[in-house]
Amino acid sequence: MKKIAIIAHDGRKPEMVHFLKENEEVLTKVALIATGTTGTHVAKAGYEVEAKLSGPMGGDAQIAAMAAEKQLCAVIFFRDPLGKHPHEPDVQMLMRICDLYNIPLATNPASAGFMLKGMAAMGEV
Ligand SMILES: O=C(CO)COP(=O)(O)O
Repeated sequence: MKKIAIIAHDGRKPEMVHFLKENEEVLTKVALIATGTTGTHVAKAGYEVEAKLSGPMGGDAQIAAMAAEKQLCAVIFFRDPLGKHPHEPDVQMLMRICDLYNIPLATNPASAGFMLKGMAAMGEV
């Protein structure tokens, strides 16, 4: 089963939960990986999810490691552009790793929606 990572900063978690509901058809066909608190929300929304550490505690770094090892087919990361984050270097590192290995990365619901539709249309998920 293909693996997709999903992460949301606190200010974007409600949008992330809404996104999960809107994209159930595709997202139930993949294995979801999430950072800690995001994972709790994903599970509450009814999905099976492998939760890593919370973002500030190294969860973004764990997901970046999976991306570097080519274990992920996409990363959905709803970042809060208005928030300050103590682990900003980890956030930058995750996005850099996605660029380095050409892993699809969507940082807002609009682009994530297009990304999933594109992947489904191409038979990727
Ligand atoms: O901080 C995050 C991403 O940088 C998200 O972490 P949580 O899912 O643990 O809130």
